[in-house]
Amino acid sequence: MVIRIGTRKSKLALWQSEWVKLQIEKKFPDVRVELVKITTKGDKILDVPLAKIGDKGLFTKEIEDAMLRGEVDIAVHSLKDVPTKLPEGLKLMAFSDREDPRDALLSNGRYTLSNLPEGAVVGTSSLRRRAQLKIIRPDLRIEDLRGNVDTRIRKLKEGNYDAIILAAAGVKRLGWEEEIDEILSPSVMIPSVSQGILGIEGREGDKEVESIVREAVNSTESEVAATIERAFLRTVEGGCQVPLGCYTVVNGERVHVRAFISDLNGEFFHKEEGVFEVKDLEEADKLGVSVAERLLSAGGREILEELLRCQ
Ligand SMILES: NCc1[nH]cc(CCC(=O)O)c1CC(=O)O
Repeated sequence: MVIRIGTRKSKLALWQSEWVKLQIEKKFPDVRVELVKITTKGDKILDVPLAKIGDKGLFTKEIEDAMLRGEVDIAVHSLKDVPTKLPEGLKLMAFSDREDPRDALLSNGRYTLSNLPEGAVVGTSSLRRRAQLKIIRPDLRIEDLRGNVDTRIRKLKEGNYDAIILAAAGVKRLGWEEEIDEILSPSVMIPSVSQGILGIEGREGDKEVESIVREAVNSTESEVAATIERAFLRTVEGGCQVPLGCYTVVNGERVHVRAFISDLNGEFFHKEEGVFEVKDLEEADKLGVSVAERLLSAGGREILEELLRCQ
């Protein structure tokens, strides 16, 4: 049997797909796994800030089309880039162990968040990172930073920024861990929905592939966390345009959830945090919805309306 993985050509995407290939081949020596490289729209538009594009599925659509046409069987995504609504006929089949879910500060060995000089320039295009940085350090100048992980680190080294913020997961996977100057605690910087988790997408009804993929890579803890966090995102449905984060630590049936919604400068910042019990995925989904609803009634709804007006 052959399983074909449709993958973007970026170093991170290839690393992630190779990793899944390895896990499958370790568990199922009779299965051959092939990588098929596909270019997505997100790989072509490199000069526009992501928050301005606002196109969900920017990095996934071409691969999903290939899956639906039967040219590839599965896709390995950074789950945080995967929209909450998948195309008809496709589903998430498995969720990998979570790599470090936190954000990291890189500054060429010079700074941490608290000792960056007054008015320092910090690179990030993420509204979530920007809003949370503004709360701790309102003086910082936040500037756009796009490109894949290697490009962003190169731009830091070229001296364009005093520091940049990246997901620790991508930095570690690509071997840049020594460049990290500070790992930001989730109590200071709530991570993105599903940050650090790989999601394996495939065709609905493709039962044999699904059972192989689940057996090879699925983590129950990641599945619970992703279900809560993605239910939160689906309920808020702010896309890339709204600063929000949701992060869950799973400990058996006890889950610790942190979530926020804010305006662009972090002036109106609404946060929820609590420990809950969830027994199954259905309860996990309900919890994500209820955390989102509480934030929306606590002021999140006004923020959404305000932000959507400015489009
Ligand atoms: N937004 C792009 C993106 N998508 C996935 C990762 C790597 C981390 C992960 O797997 O969650 C990154 C880089 C980053 O945000 O720094």
